[in-house]
Amino acid sequence: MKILVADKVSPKGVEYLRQQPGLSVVEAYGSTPEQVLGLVGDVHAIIVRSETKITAEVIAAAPLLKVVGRAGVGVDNVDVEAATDRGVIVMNTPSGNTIATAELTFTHILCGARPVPQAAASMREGRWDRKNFSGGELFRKTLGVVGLGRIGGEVAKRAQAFGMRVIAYDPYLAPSRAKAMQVEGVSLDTLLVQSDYITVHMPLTEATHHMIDEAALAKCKHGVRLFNCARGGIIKETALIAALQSGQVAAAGLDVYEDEPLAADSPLRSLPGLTLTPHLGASTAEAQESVGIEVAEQVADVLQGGVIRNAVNMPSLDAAALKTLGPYMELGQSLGALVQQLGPKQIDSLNITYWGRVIDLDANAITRAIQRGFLRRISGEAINYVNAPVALKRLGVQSKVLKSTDEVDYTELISVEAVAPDGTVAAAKGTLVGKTGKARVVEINNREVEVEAVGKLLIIENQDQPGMIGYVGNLLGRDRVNIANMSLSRTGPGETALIVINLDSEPSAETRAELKANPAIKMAKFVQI
Ligand SMILES: NC(=O)C1=CN([C@@H]2O[C@H](COP(=O)(O)OP(=O)(O)OC[C@H]3O[C@@H](n4cnc5c(N)ncnc54)[C@H](O)[C@@H]3O)[C@@H](O)[C@H]2O)C=CC1
Ligand SMILES: O=C(O)CCC(=O)C(=O)O
Repeated sequence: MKILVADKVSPKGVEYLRQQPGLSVVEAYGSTPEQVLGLVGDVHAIIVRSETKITAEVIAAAPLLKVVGRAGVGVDNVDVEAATDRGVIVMNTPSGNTIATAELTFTHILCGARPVPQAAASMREGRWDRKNFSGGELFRKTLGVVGLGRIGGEVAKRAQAFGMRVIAYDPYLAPSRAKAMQVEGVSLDTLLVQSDYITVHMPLTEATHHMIDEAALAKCKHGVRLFNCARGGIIKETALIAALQSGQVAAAGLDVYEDEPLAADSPLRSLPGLTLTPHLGASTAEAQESVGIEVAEQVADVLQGGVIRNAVNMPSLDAAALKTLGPYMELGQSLGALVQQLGPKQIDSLNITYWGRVIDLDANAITRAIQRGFLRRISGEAINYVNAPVALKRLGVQSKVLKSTDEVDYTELISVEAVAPDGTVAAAKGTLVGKTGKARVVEINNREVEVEAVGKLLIIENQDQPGMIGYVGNLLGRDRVNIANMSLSRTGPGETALIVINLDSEPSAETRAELKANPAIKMAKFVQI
């Protein structure tokens, strides 16, 4: 399998890939978008840093592509939606450059307090100016951290070491985590009003775009100092320029920009209180080695064994998770395939319920396996754990997932129901039994059964009358189809009964037609799960 390394990553990472049996590497740095399109036709993986754009067009031009690995955090240069649609995993290396970026942020904060870059530039010009470059102290000042994640958290620690009071705004952070970091969680408005220094550390999203704009800056203390080493566009550049010119912002530091690379004639370049770096957050030898090796290992793991770590468009499945979740995912896939073949073609919702031990597991991965099983016969092999949820949504099928604590007869149970617009339901329940965790279907359409949740099944609903089992057995025997296991279920004498048979091979079309033509048989379905 071929891996295109499109941006320069650590040579150690590339070397790791070269040493893996069955993998070959093409290094092509600084390629134009047209050249990238020409290179991806036969690749199974692409590794990028932040320069190369993996657009929908690139993904469409790469029919074998399984995974895009980003040596870094932000995946803004990858069209994740297009990748997800195609079932391509997008993974990043979320922690390898945390310290490097936190340290660069702190360098900016220090340069905001003491104008070191400006003083250094004046020395180069041959001056000895001790009047114009005095600054302030960080000690006892308040630092407002917006986004208290990995990098924000490390910046907070460093600020505390400098004797700063640290407050933070992060709507998704559990209050206990802020408390553990001895950081005061506050509202955005409080942070803006109380901070002497503000630093932002979130991804660029609809909610964070221009979060720090004219209105936000007007709420700040006069002479506030502002820093962005996260993503351009979180701080509105035109608002920052105006605030630096008016003195509302005394100093600022930027590593990232609304448009990168920053235009040579950008007005940002000529503001005296502003220190600029060209997106250098992750540019340390240590961080690059770390993310380069991590991304290489992660991509090789996907190509070689299906182990998925740090995927941004599906749950991570490392070897330990796969060991635990694998049997449930297989059971889920079988149940999904079973209700799809059992039920009406058109459905408007796929309802999944989990009971017992399974509730404590990563149900997201099991849900995707059920959805994949359901879609496989409809959409073929192109459906995988990555694109199953979007493919289902595209069909107009709602996915409902419930975790129930109600008592059931099994220590763990998964139920899948396909509900048609007219209310018709096809339903199956399954569990794992015994020490080895064998997958069993234990209910079909509300009838208790017990059959292996794998292979070929014949499901017959018939009048509960003498001779039916013999009739079915004879018919299959005549067709040379061996019965591996059989389960019977009935609601009561004289009503309908359900016969579910594990078969070793597929019955012929004639046998199936004969079964369907029998007036005592209401339904006869052969399903492959
Ligand atoms: N300058 C550079 O070279 C680098 C930049 N980065 C960027 O730094 C940013 C942070 O990275 P990490 O700390 O690793 O990410 P993270 O995912 O650990 O932390 C992000 C935090 O932002 C919070 N958040 C999300 N939306 C928010 C909102 N609307 N308001 C406030 N908080 C919000 C999240 O709850 C989370 O705690 C990312 O944008 C990443 O791309 C990362 C590495 C290098
Ligand atoms: O690879 C780089 O230098 C950019 C790092 C970055 O911005 C990120 O990891 O989000």
